[in-house]
Amino acid sequence: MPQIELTQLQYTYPQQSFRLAIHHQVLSDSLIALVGQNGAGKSTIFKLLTGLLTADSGSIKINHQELSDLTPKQRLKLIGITFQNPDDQLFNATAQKEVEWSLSQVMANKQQITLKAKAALAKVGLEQQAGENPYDLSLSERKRLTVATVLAVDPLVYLFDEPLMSLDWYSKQMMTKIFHQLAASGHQIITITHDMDWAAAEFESLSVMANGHFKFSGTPKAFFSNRSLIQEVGLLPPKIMTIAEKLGDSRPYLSVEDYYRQHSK
Ligand SMILES: Nc1ncnc2c1ncn2[C@@H]1O[C@H](COP(=O)(O)OP(=O)(O)OP(=O)(O)O)[C@@H](O)[C@H]1O
Repeated sequence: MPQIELTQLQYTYPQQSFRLAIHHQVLSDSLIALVGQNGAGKSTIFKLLTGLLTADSGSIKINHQELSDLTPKQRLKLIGITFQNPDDQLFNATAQKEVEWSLSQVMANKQQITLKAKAALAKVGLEQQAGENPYDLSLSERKRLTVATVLAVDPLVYLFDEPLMSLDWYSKQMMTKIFHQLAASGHQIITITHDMDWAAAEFESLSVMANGHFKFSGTPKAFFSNRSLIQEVGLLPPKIMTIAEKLGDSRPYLSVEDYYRQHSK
């Protein structure tokens, strides 16, 4: 399983008061939800991991390899990202070309690129839209297209920034299934999300950020059992916990299924 190690990592945006400061943090679970209030520093971590930003100081290692020592190609094979807004990353004339462009950054064989791009589009249910301009696709389809661009390259670590935002129910189910499949096949998936219901129900672990620091890393059960920490970092528990609490039951529940399981024993 991939392991990311952040040590004495510091970053400050020019002329901004926000400061990211991480003493030592290891991310080693396969399915991690990165959560925290707006401005906590989640996207900044992603930008540092992908090399879009360079840390002021400190180290980022994946599987004991210093990221800054890698070539851009090595880095792309190791770590892939989709942005919150698909329009920030799509620029090719067709969906097929968009995925092929990503592949061309890491491989040269044109025939293989075409085949891999087709397969990745099929994985996200866009095989029929391969010839369409990304801007003629719905927002939900454009989000899925960005996922196809990373699936095609198949890095060891996948970073998804708000992957469910603006997705319809069908696409949400599809994404969740894809994430579980990736995790089961030895990849690491780190997902920024504000959807606590989804984070609690579907993720192996939560990494919680506040004010540029990591405040918690562990299982959703452990985090949602800690009411004072939930309040301190300004997050809401899953809705099922709020309902249970209103009924006088303050135990942590991660999903409706979890509630049902515990009450049908
Ligand atoms: N390019 C930038 N220039 C200056 N300041 C920035 C820039 N990008 C982010 N910031 C600031 O850095 C802080 C952390 O931002 P970041 O985007 O990492 O937070 P986040 O946890 O991802 O928030 P959100 O959930 O809203 O996406 C915020 O105060 C933000 O305003």
